[in-house]
Amino acid sequence: MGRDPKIWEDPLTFKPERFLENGEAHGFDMTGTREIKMMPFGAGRRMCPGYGLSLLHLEYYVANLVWKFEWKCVEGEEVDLSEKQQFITMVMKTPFKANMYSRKK
Ligand code: HEM
Repeated sequence: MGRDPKIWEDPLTFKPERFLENGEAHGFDMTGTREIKMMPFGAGRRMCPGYGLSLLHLEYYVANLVWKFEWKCVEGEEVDLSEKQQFITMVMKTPFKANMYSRKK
């Protein structure tokens, strides 16, 4: 469903801006109450009860990593977002290697 071009424009491209205001997925309902476009936490009565807590923590965690550190690709490496299947999960085909620099001067 998350990869269906009938549901998502250009589904395999990494476009987080689609969730911003004026993006195709702005205001999208993750709980599946109004619509189901992807369901990372399941949907319906058995949906993950930890989803609010998880989103809160993920936003806090990612925001702080970007706020506190400058991220640079290791020299000679490139960011490759392609994936491969490993057992039952999808992982990065080429693991992302980055150097983090504290923004504190
Ligand atoms: C990014 C983090 C998480 C993801 C992606 C996730 C995803 C899921 C999914 C897909 C299900 C199955 C829903 C279904 O059967 O329809 C589930 C169930 C469940 N999750 Fe999570 N979850 C996350 C974090 C958490 C956390 C932090 C907690 C607890 C604090 C939690 C507690 C549970 C429980 C208890 C169930 C079983 C619900 C039931 O069967 O009634 N999850 N989760």
